[in-house]
Amino acid sequence: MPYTLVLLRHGQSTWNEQNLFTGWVDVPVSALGLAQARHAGELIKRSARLPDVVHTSLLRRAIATADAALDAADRHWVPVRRTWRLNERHYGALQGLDKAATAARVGEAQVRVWRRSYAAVPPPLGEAERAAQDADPRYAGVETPGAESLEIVVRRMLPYWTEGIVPDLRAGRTVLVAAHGNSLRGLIKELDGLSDEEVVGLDLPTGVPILYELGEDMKPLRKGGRRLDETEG
Ligand SMILES: O=C(O)[C@@H](CO)OP(=O)(O)O
Repeated sequence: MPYTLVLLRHGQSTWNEQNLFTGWVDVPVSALGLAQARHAGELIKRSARLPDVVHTSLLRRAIATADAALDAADRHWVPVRRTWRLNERHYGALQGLDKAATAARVGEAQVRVWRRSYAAVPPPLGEAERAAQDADPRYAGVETPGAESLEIVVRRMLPYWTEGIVPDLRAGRTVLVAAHGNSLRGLIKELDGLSDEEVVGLDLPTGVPILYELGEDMKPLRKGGRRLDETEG
């Protein structure tokens, strides 16, 4: 029997809607995002891959998405684990800036590198914002980043994959991971064995569950998994 993993990028957030760099800023889902999350839950229910446990980041757009999706799937009662290690990639000083205005200022190519390359680290957060982030009780005891490349995200996420998520999978649980565009790109890069160049072209839609069946080696039986909205008209 393969192990079952469902990956879910949060539903559209208010800052996705406004086209702002978001990262660790804790913005809510939009009305559309909430509807996407509920629909994701219906797709999960229809697929009969009902989660036994959910893992989320510490950001409300992932938490609200998981809650709404699980509610729609009648799995609102399953155990929950949350970790900063599933947080979105930290966008540093870009957080809060308009993506189109930034591209007009520094060029499309630079923005593309910041957004999608594996190794580029955006300019870091200023000192005041860094201090505010470190004072946030949810990050007590965490050495928080001032900006992250996707490579750094993979490095901080993998220990949680191995020690937090894989044991649930090995115990035979269907696992839902509700997280973010870039943190999930990092996880998919590892699962699918994508090269640093291949991950540049990977973009995840908001609020669409992706089903992965994994073998004993915790590698996908089918590269890329399967989007649960694939069979919809
Ligand atoms: O702003 C962000 O944090 C992310 C996800 O919404 O954006 P991008 O897709 O540009 O990496």
